[in-house]
Amino acid sequence: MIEVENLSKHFHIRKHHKGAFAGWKNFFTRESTLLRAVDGISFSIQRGETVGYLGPNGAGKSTTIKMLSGLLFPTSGKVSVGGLVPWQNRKAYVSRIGVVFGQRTTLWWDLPVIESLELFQHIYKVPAERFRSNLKEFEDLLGLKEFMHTPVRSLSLGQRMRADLCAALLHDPEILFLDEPTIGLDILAKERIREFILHVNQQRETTVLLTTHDLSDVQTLCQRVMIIDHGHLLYDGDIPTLQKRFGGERELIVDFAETYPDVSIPGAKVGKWDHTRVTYTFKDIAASELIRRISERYSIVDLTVKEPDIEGTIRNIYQHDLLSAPV
Ligand SMILES: Nc1ncnc2c1ncn2[C@@H]1O[C@H](COP(=O)(O)OP(=O)(O)OP(=O)(O)O)[C@@H](O)[C@H]1O
Repeated sequence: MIEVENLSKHFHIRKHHKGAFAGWKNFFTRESTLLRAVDGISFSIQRGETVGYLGPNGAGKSTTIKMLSGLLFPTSGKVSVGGLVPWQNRKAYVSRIGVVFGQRTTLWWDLPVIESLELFQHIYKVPAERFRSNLKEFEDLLGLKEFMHTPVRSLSLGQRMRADLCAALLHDPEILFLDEPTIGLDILAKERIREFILHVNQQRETTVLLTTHDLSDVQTLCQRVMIIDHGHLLYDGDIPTLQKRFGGERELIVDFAETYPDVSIPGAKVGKWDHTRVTYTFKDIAASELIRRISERYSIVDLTVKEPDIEGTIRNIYQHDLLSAPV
Protein backbone atom coordinates (compact mmCIF):
# COMPACT_ATOMS: atom_id res chain seq x y z
CA MET A 1 0.00 0.00 0.00
CA ILE A 2 2.84 2.40 0.89
CA GLU A 3 6.28 1.97 -0.67
CA VAL A 4 9.06 4.36 0.29
CA GLU A 5 12.49 4.02 -1.25
CA ASN A 6 15.54 5.99 -0.21
CA LEU A 7 13.47 9.07 0.60
CA SER A 8 15.31 12.26 1.58
CA LYS A 9 14.42 15.84 2.33
CA HIS A 10 17.27 18.26 2.84
CA PHE A 11 16.78 21.89 3.83
CA HIS A 12 19.26 24.65 3.18
CA ILE A 13 19.41 26.73 6.31
CA ARG A 14 20.77 30.25 5.88
CA LYS A 15 23.39 31.17 8.43
CA HIS A 16 22.51 34.37 10.26
CA HIS A 17 25.53 36.43 11.18
CA LYS A 18 25.26 38.74 14.10
CA GLY A 19 25.82 42.42 13.56
CA ALA A 20 24.98 44.97 10.90
CA PHE A 21 23.83 44.28 7.37
CA ALA A 22 27.03 43.35 5.55
CA GLY A 23 26.13 44.57 2.06
CA TRP A 24 24.27 43.14 -0.91
CA LYS A 25 27.08 40.87 -2.03
CA ASN A 26 27.01 39.07 1.30
CA PHE A 27 23.24 38.98 1.20
CA PHE A 28 23.27 36.94 -1.98
CA THR A 29 26.23 34.76 -1.12
CA ARG A 30 25.27 34.22 2.48
CA GLU A 31 26.47 30.82 3.65
CA SER A 32 23.98 28.08 4.24
CA THR A 33 24.18 24.72 5.94
CA LEU A 34 22.48 21.58 4.83
CA LEU A 35 20.00 20.01 7.21
CA ARG A 36 19.19 16.41 6.36
CA ALA A 37 15.73 16.28 7.94
CA VAL A 38 14.99 12.95 6.26
CA ASP A 39 17.97 11.06 4.94
CA GLY A 40 17.53 7.92 2.85
CA ILE A 41 14.54 6.24 4.43
CA SER A 42 12.99 3.06 2.98
CA PHE A 43 10.03 1.05 4.20
CA SER A 44 6.82 -0.54 3.01
CA ILE A 45 3.45 -0.74 4.73
CA GLN A 46 0.76 -3.28 3.84
CA ARG A 47 -2.92 -2.57 3.56
CA GLY A 48 -4.67 -2.47 6.95
CA GLU A 49 -1.52 -2.04 9.02
CA THR A 50 -1.33 0.58 11.77
CA VAL A 51 2.25 1.71 12.10
CA GLY A 52 3.65 4.02 14.78
CA TYR A 53 6.30 6.44 13.54
CA LEU A 54 8.38 7.48 16.54
CA GLY A 55 11.40 9.59 17.24
CA PRO A 56 12.61 12.45 19.42
CA ASN A 57 11.82 16.10 18.61
CA GLY A 58 13.25 17.14 15.27
CA ALA A 59 13.86 13.54 14.15
CA GLY A 60 12.12 14.02 10.79
CA LYS A 61 8.68 12.53 11.45
CA SER A 62 6.51 15.43 10.30
CA THR A 63 8.73 16.01 7.29
CA THR A 64 8.18 12.38 6.25
CA ILE A 65 4.42 12.63 6.76
CA LYS A 66 4.32 15.85 4.74
CA MET A 67 6.11 14.15 1.85
CA LEU A 68 3.88 11.08 2.02
CA SER A 69 0.78 13.24 2.03
CA GLY A 70 2.15 15.25 -0.90
CA LEU A 71 2.55 18.56 0.94
CA LEU A 72 6.32 18.60 0.55
CA PHE A 73 8.38 17.71 -2.45
CA PRO A 74 11.30 15.39 -1.56
CA THR A 75 14.93 16.11 -2.37
CA SER A 76 15.29 12.56 -3.67
CA GLY A 77 13.79 9.11 -3.43
CA LYS A 78 10.61 7.36 -4.48
CA VAL A 79 7.20 7.13 -2.86
CA SER A 80 4.21 5.17 -4.07
CA VAL A 81 1.01 5.19 -2.04
CA GLY A 82 -1.79 3.00 -3.37
CA GLY A 83 0.03 3.06 -6.72
CA LEU A 84 0.14 6.88 -6.87
CA VAL A 85 2.97 9.37 -6.40
CA PRO A 86 1.79 11.80 -3.68
CA TRP A 87 3.06 15.00 -5.30
CA GLN A 88 1.78 14.15 -8.79
CA ASN A 89 -1.88 14.09 -9.77
CA ARG A 90 -2.89 15.76 -6.51
CA LYS A 91 -6.61 15.56 -7.13
CA ALA A 92 -6.68 11.79 -7.51
CA TYR A 93 -4.27 11.39 -4.62
CA VAL A 94 -6.08 13.47 -1.99
CA SER A 95 -9.27 11.50 -2.58
CA ARG A 96 -7.41 8.35 -1.47
CA ILE A 97 -5.85 9.72 1.72
CA GLY A 98 -6.94 11.39 4.95
CA VAL A 99 -4.55 13.62 6.90
CA VAL A 100 -4.76 14.99 10.43
CA PHE A 101 -2.13 17.29 11.89
CA GLY A 102 -2.71 17.54 15.63
CA GLN A 103 -1.02 20.93 15.70
CA ARG A 104 -3.30 22.60 13.18
CA THR A 105 -6.77 22.24 11.79
CA THR A 106 -7.89 21.67 8.23
CA LEU A 107 -11.33 23.07 9.09
CA TRP A 108 -12.51 26.59 8.36
CA TRP A 109 -11.92 28.61 11.48
CA ASP A 110 -15.01 30.80 11.34
CA LEU A 111 -17.51 28.22 10.10
CA PRO A 112 -19.62 25.94 12.25
CA VAL A 113 -18.28 22.37 12.18
CA ILE A 114 -21.15 21.04 10.05
CA GLU A 115 -20.56 23.66 7.37
CA SER A 116 -16.87 22.82 7.22
CA LEU A 117 -17.77 19.15 6.82
CA GLU A 118 -20.25 19.98 4.06
CA LEU A 119 -17.57 21.93 2.26
CA PHE A 120 -15.36 18.84 2.39
CA GLN A 121 -18.24 16.83 0.95
CA HIS A 122 -18.25 19.13 -2.08
CA ILE A 123 -14.48 19.29 -2.44
CA TYR A 124 -14.16 15.50 -2.35
CA LYS A 125 -17.43 14.93 -4.22
CA VAL A 126 -18.74 12.52 -1.62
CA PRO A 127 -22.14 11.16 -2.74
CA ALA A 128 -24.96 12.51 -0.53
CA GLU A 129 -26.00 9.11 0.82
CA ARG A 130 -22.43 8.15 1.66
CA PHE A 131 -21.85 11.51 3.33
CA ARG A 132 -24.98 11.08 5.47
CA SER A 133 -24.13 7.56 6.61
CA ASN A 134 -20.48 8.38 7.33
CA LEU A 135 -21.46 11.52 9.19
CA LYS A 136 -23.97 9.62 11.29
CA GLU A 137 -21.43 6.92 12.16
CA PHE A 138 -18.63 9.38 13.01
CA GLU A 139 -20.97 11.70 14.87
CA ASP A 140 -21.91 8.86 17.21
CA LEU A 141 -18.41 7.42 17.59
CA LEU A 142 -16.74 10.78 18.14
CA GLY A 143 -19.59 12.48 20.02
CA LEU A 144 -19.74 15.43 17.64
CA LYS A 145 -23.43 16.32 18.07
CA GLU A 146 -23.02 18.74 20.97
CA PHE A 147 -20.75 21.07 18.97
CA MET A 148 -21.80 20.46 15.36
CA HIS A 149 -23.09 24.04 15.09
CA THR A 150 -20.25 25.72 16.97
CA PRO A 151 -17.66 27.68 14.97
CA VAL A 152 -14.34 25.83 14.85
CA ARG A 153 -12.52 28.71 16.56
CA SER A 154 -14.66 28.19 19.69
CA LEU A 155 -14.00 24.46 20.03
CA SER A 156 -11.83 22.96 22.74
CA LEU A 157 -8.71 21.19 21.51
CA GLY A 158 -10.27 17.77 22.03
CA GLN A 159 -13.44 18.75 20.16
CA ARG A 160 -11.43 20.25 17.33
CA MET A 161 -9.36 17.09 16.98
CA ARG A 162 -12.51 14.94 16.82
CA ALA A 163 -13.99 17.22 14.14
CA ASP A 164 -10.71 17.07 12.19
CA LEU A 165 -10.70 13.27 12.33
CA CYS A 166 -14.25 13.20 11.05
CA ALA A 167 -13.34 15.58 8.21
CA ALA A 168 -10.33 13.45 7.26
CA LEU A 169 -12.45 10.31 6.90
CA LEU A 170 -15.68 11.49 5.31
CA HIS A 171 -14.50 10.58 1.82
CA ASP A 172 -13.56 6.99 2.80
CA PRO A 173 -9.81 7.27 2.32
CA GLU A 174 -7.85 4.02 2.24
CA ILE A 175 -4.90 5.59 4.00
CA LEU A 176 -4.80 7.81 7.04
CA PHE A 177 -1.78 9.91 8.01
CA LEU A 178 -1.96 11.13 11.59
CA ASP A 179 0.63 13.54 12.93
CA GLU A 180 0.28 13.66 16.71
CA PRO A 181 -3.49 13.20 16.83
CA THR A 182 -3.63 13.12 20.64
CA ILE A 183 -1.23 15.97 21.43
CA GLY A 184 -2.37 18.11 24.34
CA LEU A 185 -5.49 16.07 25.07
CA ASP A 186 -6.65 14.73 28.43
CA ILE A 187 -6.72 10.99 29.09
CA LEU A 188 -10.40 10.53 28.24
CA ALA A 189 -10.14 12.50 25.02
CA LYS A 190 -7.06 10.48 24.04
CA GLU A 191 -8.89 7.23 24.70
CA ARG A 192 -11.84 8.29 22.62
CA ILE A 193 -9.59 9.13 19.70
CA ARG A 194 -7.67 5.88 20.00
CA GLU A 195 -10.89 3.88 20.06
CA PHE A 196 -12.05 5.71 16.97
CA ILE A 197 -8.83 5.06 15.05
CA LEU A 198 -8.97 1.40 16.07
CA HIS A 199 -12.57 1.18 14.91
CA VAL A 200 -11.81 2.73 11.53
CA ASN A 201 -8.78 0.50 11.04
CA GLN A 202 -10.70 -2.67 11.93
CA GLN A 203 -14.00 -1.93 10.22
CA ARG A 204 -12.67 -0.32 7.06
CA GLU A 205 -9.21 -1.83 6.83
CA THR A 206 -7.83 1.70 6.64
CA THR A 207 -4.03 1.77 6.63
CA VAL A 208 -2.75 4.12 9.34
CA LEU A 209 0.62 5.80 9.76
CA LEU A 210 0.79 7.63 13.04
CA THR A 211 3.37 9.87 14.69
CA THR A 212 3.08 10.40 18.39
CA HIS A 213 5.03 11.09 21.54
CA ASP A 214 2.42 9.25 23.56
CA LEU A 215 3.44 5.64 23.81
CA SER A 216 0.00 4.59 25.03
CA ASP A 217 -1.21 5.50 21.53
CA VAL A 218 1.35 3.09 20.16
CA GLN A 219 0.52 0.33 22.61
CA THR A 220 -3.19 0.56 21.91
CA LEU A 221 -3.00 0.96 18.16
CA CYS A 222 0.18 -0.31 16.57
CA GLN A 223 1.47 -3.79 15.89
CA ARG A 224 4.55 -2.26 14.34
CA VAL A 225 6.75 0.74 15.09
CA MET A 226 9.38 2.55 13.10
CA ILE A 227 11.87 4.69 14.98
CA ILE A 228 13.62 7.55 13.26
CA ASP A 229 16.35 9.88 14.47
CA HIS A 230 18.41 12.46 12.62
CA GLY A 231 16.52 11.52 9.47
CA HIS A 232 17.53 7.85 9.58
CA LEU A 233 15.27 4.89 10.12
CA LEU A 234 16.74 3.05 13.06
CA TYR A 235 14.20 0.40 13.93
CA ASP A 236 11.34 -1.19 12.04
CA GLY A 237 9.57 -4.04 13.75
CA ASP A 238 7.15 -5.16 16.41
CA ILE A 239 6.99 -3.93 19.99
CA PRO A 240 7.89 -7.22 21.76
CA THR A 241 11.12 -7.47 19.73
CA LEU A 242 11.92 -3.85 20.54
CA GLN A 243 11.35 -4.56 24.23
CA LYS A 244 13.50 -7.66 24.10
CA ARG A 245 16.40 -5.91 22.42
CA PHE A 246 16.36 -2.56 24.09
CA GLY A 247 14.09 -2.93 27.08
CA GLY A 248 15.35 -2.80 30.61
CA GLU A 249 15.30 -5.79 32.90
CA ARG A 250 12.23 -7.79 33.78
CA GLU A 251 11.25 -8.27 37.40
CA LEU A 252 10.08 -11.34 39.26
CA ILE A 253 8.49 -10.64 42.63
CA VAL A 254 8.34 -13.73 44.81
CA ASP A 255 6.62 -14.32 48.15
CA PHE A 256 8.38 -17.15 49.96
CA ALA A 257 6.81 -19.39 52.58
CA GLU A 258 9.48 -18.36 55.10
CA THR A 259 12.42 -15.99 55.50
CA TYR A 260 15.57 -17.55 54.06
CA PRO A 261 19.09 -16.44 55.01
CA ASP A 262 20.16 -16.46 51.36
CA VAL A 263 17.88 -16.11 48.34
CA SER A 264 20.43 -15.77 45.53
CA ILE A 265 19.77 -17.55 42.24
CA PRO A 266 22.09 -17.90 39.23
CA GLY A 267 20.88 -15.80 36.27
CA ALA A 268 19.09 -13.13 38.34
CA LYS A 269 19.99 -10.29 40.65
CA VAL A 270 18.35 -9.86 44.02
CA GLY A 271 16.78 -6.40 44.20
CA LYS A 272 14.41 -5.41 46.97
CA TRP A 273 14.36 -7.93 49.81
CA ASP A 274 11.75 -7.47 52.49
CA HIS A 275 11.41 -10.51 54.79
CA THR A 276 9.60 -13.11 52.69
CA ARG A 277 9.14 -10.89 49.61
CA VAL A 278 12.06 -10.73 47.18
CA THR A 279 12.28 -8.88 43.87
CA TYR A 280 14.62 -10.44 41.31
CA THR A 281 15.69 -8.60 38.17
CA PHE A 282 16.63 -10.61 35.08
CA LYS A 283 17.14 -10.20 31.36
CA ASP A 284 18.83 -13.10 29.56
CA ILE A 285 16.87 -15.98 31.02
CA ALA A 286 13.26 -17.09 30.52
CA ALA A 287 10.91 -16.33 33.42
CA SER A 288 9.85 -20.00 33.54
CA GLU A 289 13.47 -21.14 33.89
CA LEU A 290 14.08 -18.64 36.68
CA ILE A 291 10.95 -19.76 38.51
CA ARG A 292 12.06 -23.40 38.14
CA ARG A 293 15.46 -22.62 39.64
CA ILE A 294 13.92 -20.75 42.55
CA SER A 295 11.28 -23.36 43.30
CA GLU A 296 13.94 -26.10 43.37
CA ARG A 297 15.58 -24.35 46.31
CA TYR A 298 12.84 -22.49 48.14
CA SER A 299 9.17 -22.77 48.86
CA ILE A 300 7.16 -20.23 46.87
CA VAL A 301 3.73 -18.92 47.96
CA ASP A 302 3.06 -16.38 45.23
CA LEU A 303 4.80 -14.66 42.33
CA THR A 304 4.38 -11.89 39.76
CA VAL A 305 6.39 -11.14 36.61
CA LYS A 306 6.68 -7.47 35.62
CA GLU A 307 7.65 -6.54 32.08
CA PRO A 308 9.69 -3.39 31.44
CA ASP A 309 7.37 -0.66 30.17
CA ILE A 310 7.66 0.59 26.62
CA GLU A 311 8.06 4.15 27.92
CA GLY A 312 11.29 3.09 29.64
CA THR A 313 12.48 1.18 26.57
CA ILE A 314 12.03 4.15 24.24
CA ARG A 315 13.62 6.54 26.75
CA ASN A 316 16.55 4.16 26.97
CA ILE A 317 16.91 4.20 23.17
CA TYR A 318 16.72 8.00 22.82
CA GLN A 319 19.02 8.71 25.75
CA HIS A 320 21.73 6.25 24.96
CA ASP A 321 21.63 6.39 21.20
CA LEU A 322 21.23 2.62 21.33
CA LEU A 323 20.20 2.35 17.73
CA SER A 324 22.97 4.39 16.19
CA ALA A 325 23.97 1.35 14.16
CA PRO A 326 20.96 0.90 11.88
CA VAL A 327 19.25 -2.49 11.93
N1 LIG B 1 10.63 24.07 6.19
C1 LIG B 1 11.73 23.81 6.89
N2 LIG B 1 12.85 24.53 6.73
C2 LIG B 1 13.97 24.25 7.42
N3 LIG B 1 14.08 23.26 8.31
C3 LIG B 1 12.99 22.51 8.54
C4 LIG B 1 11.75 22.73 7.85
N4 LIG B 1 10.85 21.81 8.28
C5 LIG B 1 11.49 21.05 9.20
N5 LIG B 1 12.76 21.48 9.36
C6 LIG B 1 13.77 20.86 10.26
O1 LIG B 1 13.86 19.49 9.95
C7 LIG B 1 14.08 18.72 11.13
C8 LIG B 1 12.99 17.68 11.24
O2 LIG B 1 11.77 18.33 11.55
P1 LIG B 1 10.40 17.54 11.73
O3 LIG B 1 9.32 18.56 11.93
O4 LIG B 1 10.23 16.57 10.63
O5 LIG B 1 10.66 16.76 13.10
P2 LIG B 1 9.69 15.87 13.97
O6 LIG B 1 10.33 14.52 14.10
O7 LIG B 1 8.31 15.91 13.42
O8 LIG B 1 9.76 16.62 15.38
P3 LIG B 1 8.67 16.93 16.53
O9 LIG B 1 8.51 15.65 17.30
O10 LIG B 1 9.36 17.98 17.34
O11 LIG B 1 7.42 17.39 15.85
C9 LIG B 1 14.10 19.72 12.28
O12 LIG B 1 15.44 20.01 12.58
C10 LIG B 1 13.38 20.94 11.72
O13 LIG B 1 13.84 22.12 12.33
